[in-house]
Amino acid sequence: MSKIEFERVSLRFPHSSRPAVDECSFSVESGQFVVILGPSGCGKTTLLKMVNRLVDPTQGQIRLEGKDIRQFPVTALRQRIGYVIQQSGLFPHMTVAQNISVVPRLLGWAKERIRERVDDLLSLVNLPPHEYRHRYPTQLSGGQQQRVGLARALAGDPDLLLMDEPFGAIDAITRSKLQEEILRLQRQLKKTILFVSHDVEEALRLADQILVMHKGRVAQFDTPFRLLTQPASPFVKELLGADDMVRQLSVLRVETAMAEIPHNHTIQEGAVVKPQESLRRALSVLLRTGAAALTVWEDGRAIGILTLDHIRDLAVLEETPAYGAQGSA
Ligand SMILES: Nc1ncnc2c1ncn2[C@@H]1O[C@H](COP(=O)(O)OP(=O)(O)OP(=O)(O)O)[C@@H](O)[C@H]1O
Repeated sequence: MSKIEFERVSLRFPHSSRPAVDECSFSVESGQFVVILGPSGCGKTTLLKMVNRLVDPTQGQIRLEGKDIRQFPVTALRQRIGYVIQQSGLFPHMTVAQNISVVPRLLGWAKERIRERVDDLLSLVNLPPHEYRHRYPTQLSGGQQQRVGLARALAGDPDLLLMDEPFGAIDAITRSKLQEEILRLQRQLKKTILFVSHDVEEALRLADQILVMHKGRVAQFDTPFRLLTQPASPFVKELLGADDMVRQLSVLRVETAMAEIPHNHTIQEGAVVKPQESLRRALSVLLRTGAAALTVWEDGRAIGILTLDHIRDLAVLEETPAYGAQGSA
């Protein structure tokens, strides 16, 4: 069953000439990392805020695990959903530990359990607990504040995380480190994540699926690879910068382009890549080893293969810019 379903959801703010979100329909499976991507003002934040009912649609229905979200008491709904925003939203008068324990305290956990949880979460986001638990938000860098914001969002162990440009105000180096970490956490914790971004590279790097929005509507909902190889419209193609192949190769992960292992596949020594490595690295391994196919290897077993043809699919687009209806709304 889908984790989250939007069915013809619209929202028109009072006195606006057009809806901020316009007939959006899509569904997100459990454990998926979905990036909502689009230019400023296209409705990304509004769409996200509808999930935890900070705003309500004027039309349509949103379901969580098959149930209309209006049927949940709002506080119960929000306790199931972690929320991370750009300026961390930490309470300035509370220590890091107190900030992280807001939800566990609301849930009535025992003190000892809360203390353990805080320390576990700080370790999870790579902040040594003994060093950070007693600090106040002003005593943290922007990147550290975002880590604490993430720890706080994870505190009640929600299945679903909403992240609104969480790394938007962070310098490029810290940002790419945080991106790596959120991917690691996603693999480890298997949360469903809806992540708003207007940064195409961030979206390509992080997403299992990207929901491209344009003027309140879903322009296309698809995997990064498919968006690049089969953009549904000139808008999508232009937004993704689908012409810049070198850039795409360096941000797309091997797992987004790999294929199933054929029966006759043999593993060639040295011709092995990990699913999270970039296609650019895979290309260099292909060229260096001269292998017909790379084996994609994870947790001690082969999970897929990658050939030059798979990578070449990206290049084909440059010659034949045909717009498919794939996944578009
Ligand atoms: N509370 C509100 N009242 C009236 N209009 C609003 C309100 N919030 C958002 N809007 C309008 O709805 C539209 C979508 O806004 P939203 O913040 O969802 O866009 P966004 O894609 O997240 O933009 P950005 O990337 O700039 O944050 C915009 O035209 C905005 O002006």
